[in-house]
Amino acid sequence: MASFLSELPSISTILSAYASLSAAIMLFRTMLSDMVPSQIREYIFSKFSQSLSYYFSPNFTFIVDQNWQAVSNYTYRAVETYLPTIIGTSADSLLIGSFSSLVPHNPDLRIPVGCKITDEFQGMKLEWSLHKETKSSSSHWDNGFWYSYRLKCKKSDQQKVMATYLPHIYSIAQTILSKRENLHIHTYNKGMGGWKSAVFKHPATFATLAMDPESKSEIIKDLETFVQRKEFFQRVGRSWKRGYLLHGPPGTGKSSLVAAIANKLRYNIYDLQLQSVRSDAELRSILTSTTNRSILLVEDIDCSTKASRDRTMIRDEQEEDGEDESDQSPSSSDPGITLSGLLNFTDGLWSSFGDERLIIFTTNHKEKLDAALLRPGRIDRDVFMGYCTFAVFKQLANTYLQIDNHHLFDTIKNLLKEVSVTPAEVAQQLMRSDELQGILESFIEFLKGKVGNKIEEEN
Ligand SMILES: Nc1ncnc2c1ncn2[C@@H]1O[C@H](COP(=O)(O)OP(=O)(O)OP(=O)(O)O)[C@@H](O)[C@H]1O
Repeated sequence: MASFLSELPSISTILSAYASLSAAIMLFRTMLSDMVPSQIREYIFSKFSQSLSYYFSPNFTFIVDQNWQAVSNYTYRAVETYLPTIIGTSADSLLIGSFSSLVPHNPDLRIPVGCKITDEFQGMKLEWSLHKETKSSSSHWDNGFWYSYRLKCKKSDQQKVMATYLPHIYSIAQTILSKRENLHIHTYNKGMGGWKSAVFKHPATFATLAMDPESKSEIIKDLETFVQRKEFFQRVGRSWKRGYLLHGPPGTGKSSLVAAIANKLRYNIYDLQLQSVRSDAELRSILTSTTNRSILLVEDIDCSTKASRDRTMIRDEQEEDGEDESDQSPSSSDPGITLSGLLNFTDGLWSSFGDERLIIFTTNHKEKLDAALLRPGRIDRDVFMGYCTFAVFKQLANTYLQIDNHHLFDTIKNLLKEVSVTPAEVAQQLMRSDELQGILESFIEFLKGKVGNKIEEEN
């Protein structure tokens, strides 16, 4: 015992060691303050405290930002869709809203910023919250802020959340989104800060759309094959998208076909007026802010921009107008999108992100489009919507008058062979009254009037 006590350092030795250590720490702190800039010091301290909190905090946080690498984040969308399904008693406030005036119906639910929602899954306790983050510098098409969801779980559950909870959220969100009640149509408006959305409630379906029966069933088959071919597109190394060109005279049903496709696939529509886009860079930003399972619609592509139009035609027009062909500068009437910008947008690198996307161009003048735009791979399906044939008339008669046959049909069939009448004109005639015989007779008069006009024009 005595020998053990004799081996212990004396009080004076301990005090002098403490004094030396304190002096060394003081010296180190002074050197750190004098020699290391404050930003680096703060960085070191923050890293140090992060490491400490990692080892001592029992929780782990997943952050789900609105965008992922500049593209709309599908995980964010899945969480946004999933959370309203688990709102029970855990929330103390909720956002509710509605697009419809019909009663009764269920309002849409969202969680407000700051609200906490708890969830339980396979024995794990999970806590969600929504945050609004602000950007130091905002670009021209965003609002200077974005949202993120945070998921707090136990650190020991981190792997299990990734392996089982997140797939569970994706699967529930996918089921909800695929039979989503309200479709939306988004219109790009630069002045209003980007895409603006409204509920899309167009009644057109493939049942009400009158067109050549063979083309109609080919389109339906094409769409059904497209949505089922995720693995195929991955295997062959192509992006999961499809390009359609709908062309034909005004009033032949191009917009109605777009609506029928959206209603069938339950895809939202992004309606893009190329005239409002001023540069290729802006086009790229617009494109990357759209979501999967959607239709990007570019109507009247021949009028939208010179970039889409046949270069030989532009040259001829410029020669007639006395313009210099080399002058490709954007003007107030023609935006600054180039043909290569447009092609990149249809099948180049910009188009290769995202899944399940249709790009639909419509035009009344296919002959005005540049051949490069029409090449296979860019346009996968070319759909001509023509004037009303007898087969198309019969479908319209079925929809509007609920008849399959009538003794006046033969007269109508012969007249339709002689004149060009659009399905829109026919639909208008068939809506005029409820009296069947009268409607068909006045429709025949209408067609005869067109035949008379045609003969007059020819003479
Ligand atoms: N093929 C059709 N089947 C059923 N209804 C049609 C068809 N074509 C036109 N209609 C009717 O005419 C209206 C106008 O047609 P729609 O806007 O689809 O034609 P469009 O070809 O897109 O015309 P535009 O080139 O002027 O945009 C539709 O709302 C619909 O009621």
